[in-house]
Amino acid sequence: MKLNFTKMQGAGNDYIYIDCRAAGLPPDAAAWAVQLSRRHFSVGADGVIYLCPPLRADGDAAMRMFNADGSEGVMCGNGVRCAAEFLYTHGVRRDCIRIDTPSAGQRVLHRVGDGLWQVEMGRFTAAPDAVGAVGLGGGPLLDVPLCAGGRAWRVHCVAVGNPHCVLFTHEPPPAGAELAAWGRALGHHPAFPGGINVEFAQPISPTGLAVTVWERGSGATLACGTGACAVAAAAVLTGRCPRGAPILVQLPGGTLEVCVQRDDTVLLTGDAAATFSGTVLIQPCKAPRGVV
Ligand SMILES: N[C@H](CCC[C@H](N)C(=O)O)C(=O)O
Repeated sequence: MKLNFTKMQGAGNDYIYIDCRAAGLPPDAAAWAVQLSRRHFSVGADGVIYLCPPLRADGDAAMRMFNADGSEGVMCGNGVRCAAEFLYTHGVRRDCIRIDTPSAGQRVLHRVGDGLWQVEMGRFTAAPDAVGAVGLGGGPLLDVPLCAGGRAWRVHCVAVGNPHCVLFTHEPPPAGAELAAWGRALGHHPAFPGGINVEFAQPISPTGLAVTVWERGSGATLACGTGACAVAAAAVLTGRCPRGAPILVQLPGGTLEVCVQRDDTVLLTGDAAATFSGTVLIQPCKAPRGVV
């Protein structure tokens, strides 16, 4: 069968967007994500985002995001901005757009420039499945000692919808094979039975961080919106960056602005752009993809 899609990116985090506002989520949503995300063999992307009918009376649409391996993410900071940009150009031409998610609630987005969106990402919390570590007052788990990939680390576990494991480095954050190896070792660590997204962050100024990302379900990506929020929250909680001021998170695919507010809610601002649209043939699913 043939499927219409739009490819979009936010800070280089690229997803395939499928408009299911009329028909609802297709039953093969996860299998399609595996097939369509495969670079060189199909459209290629970090995952697929389905735009579904809203879940709340005041919602403009709902969003379901699937990683490249078919696992479903709770939230997507870059994807939700692209979803708003998609809706803005497909029938919801308003500067304030509300997008529902099944388990992270409703996100409110404001159009603050041409292709530029600010999202209210909600409150950060403790990453839910860091086993054996105790959060401060139920909040994020800071300075957790962890051995992975033959090295001892101190990690900060913060959830912004999705769980993140943040590591601060003095050197430029790892890239290439090093990022893949350490990301995989930490992301699949037994302390995180549900898997975790991994961010390496180097403070480069009082309000600037250079960050690389390894995402559960997709591997190394050029950016991660919830990851940028988690890094900023960890930086504020450990005294590396100020609260209530814009923090610039420089990722391989672009820069995101994050503000950690007094009440622990986080604002995320960044680009969102369509790169191409097309029609793709869905093949009957055969070969499963390897674990990333
Ligand atoms: N890239 C996304 C997050 C994907 C989340 C996913 N990798 C997971 O937690 O399963 C972002 O911009 O927030």
